[in-house]
Amino acid sequence: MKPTPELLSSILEEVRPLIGQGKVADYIPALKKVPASKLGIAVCYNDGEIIKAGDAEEAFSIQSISKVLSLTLALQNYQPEEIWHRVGKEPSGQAFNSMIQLEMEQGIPRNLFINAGALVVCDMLHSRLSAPRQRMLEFVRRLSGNEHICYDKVVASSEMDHSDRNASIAYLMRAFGNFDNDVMPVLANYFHYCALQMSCVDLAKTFNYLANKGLPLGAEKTIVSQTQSKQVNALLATCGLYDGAGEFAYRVGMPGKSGVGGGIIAIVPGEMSIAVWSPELDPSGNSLAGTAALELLAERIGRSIF
Ligand SMILES: NC(=O)CC[C@H](N)C(=O)O
Repeated sequence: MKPTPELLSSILEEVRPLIGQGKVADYIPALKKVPASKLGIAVCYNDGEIIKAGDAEEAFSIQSISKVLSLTLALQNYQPEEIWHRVGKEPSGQAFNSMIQLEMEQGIPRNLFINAGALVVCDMLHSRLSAPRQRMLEFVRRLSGNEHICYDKVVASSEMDHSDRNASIAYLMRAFGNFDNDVMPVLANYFHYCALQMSCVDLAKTFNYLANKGLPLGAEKTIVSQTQSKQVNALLATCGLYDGAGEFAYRVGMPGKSGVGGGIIAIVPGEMSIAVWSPELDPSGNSLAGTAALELLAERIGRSIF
């Protein structure tokens, strides 16, 4: 069954009472100012049809959802083996900003979607792209069809001011020989990527290539191969929700990626990309009401990759 705007609205109303049970991220001071009452959802079909409800057009900080975009840029600029000898493909079972495994596993992050893994990817982009920030901006503007997407400079500099943990992760990897560039400029790029301001509609459109074998909305050429698109979805399904990946697979049953801004993207391969937003997070750092909305949607439209 195809979701209607009425179905999406009724799902949002069903999950709205959950607001109050989670916690808006406050370790990035600029994020804690976002009203917890925001709630939005957008679905983008592979033919470009958009169905949306709630605050679906309001831009928010995409945070770790950007890790999928930086991976996609890396796949375009590196051979797969160059990436996979620096970062793993296994779920971490640890918090997204944990350092414990990194020390035990000689500076090789478990996967690309925890902070350590994304920092390695940003290090690689820094080595090979002349203007990594500008390239990312052009890339998301093209994928979303929205020329107005920008970095939120306040969020980026707020994170830079509170970057001790991410800087420590990067320096630890550098000590193990798994970080080539100076830490600070790479961190600054990473924080800018996290500070991209996008709406649910922008996100659903942007990530439609993962539902359509690597082909972005309205494009004639793929940006990753069909095989790579399948591989990214596999990594999202196993690692995209940090130590909540198993719970998300169980409840929602779709490849997904969350960010501490409260956004989650989810993919139904061959059919549609979905984005939800609700700023309060569960203890794993995933949107609490957003996950519940995706769970209800998956159930109502009868979709799951399992
Ligand atoms: N899970 C997230 O969204 C974390 C991203 C955040 N910018 C950080 O590095 O801590």
